[in-house]
Amino acid sequence: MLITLEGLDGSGKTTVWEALQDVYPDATFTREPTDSWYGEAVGRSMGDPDADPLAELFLYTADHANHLSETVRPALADGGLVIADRYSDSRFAYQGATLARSDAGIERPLEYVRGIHAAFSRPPDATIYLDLDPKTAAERAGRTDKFERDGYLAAVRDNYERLIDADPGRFHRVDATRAPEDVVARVEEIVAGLVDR
Ligand SMILES: Nc1ncnc2c1ncn2[C@@H]1O[C@H](COP(=O)(O)OP(=O)(O)O)[C@@H](O)[C@H]1O
Ligand SMILES: Cc1cn([C@H]2C[C@H](O)[C@@H](COP(=O)(O)OP(=O)(O)O)O2)c(=O)[nH]c1=O
Repeated sequence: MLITLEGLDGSGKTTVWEALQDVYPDATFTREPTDSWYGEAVGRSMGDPDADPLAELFLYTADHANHLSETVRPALADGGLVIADRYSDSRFAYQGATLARSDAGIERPLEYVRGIHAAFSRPPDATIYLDLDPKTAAERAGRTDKFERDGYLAAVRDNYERLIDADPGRFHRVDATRAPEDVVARVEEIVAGLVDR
């Protein structure tokens, strides 16, 4: 079973992902961007303010393809539980928002990015969405370029909402404004329910 954690920067995904490792020591814990050289290429692009948005999408997508073949598919083939801190929905939400603001000329960016994945990706069985307002998210993530960042994260959040509307059965929304121990407890409850199913 493939369970993914999604949400804005600073929504608490890594906190939850680390807590789950104590509960499911035999599961495969993984994340995107990965620590492969593809992930490093993504990191270089993220650090470049002039990075081409379409090129960046394909770097993230290359990292995803390698993540699938190297980590996710083998673990699933062994019947394992895979828990990923970010996965394809991050691309749909973030690059959907980035492309919408760019002059790449792509009319329906979110749908475009989904379409690229449809041919080869492996959709999650369930996705836990840590729901947080953009302002708190930016503060928690320690973003200094707050005004600009807030606007961007608001667009990303809108995209997550569209993804949830399109596939409500897959998403489990968790209120990420609550205290960390409450968020972790709620996520553990959801994962236990999914694994027992
Ligand atoms: N529920 C929470 N309430 C308040 N602060 C939190 C909560 N969850 C995480 N944090 C803090 O917010 C920051 C970002 O958390 P992190 O788990 O790294 O989020 P993400 O992986 O989604 O970016 C960290 O400093 C973390 O300690
Ligand atoms: C996986 C992925 C991440 N991102 C972005 C989200 C984050 O701003 C950044 C790094 O992700 P991450 O290291 O998970 O950051 P955080 O823990 O703060 O959420 O990369 C994309 O834009 N597209 C993607 O496909």
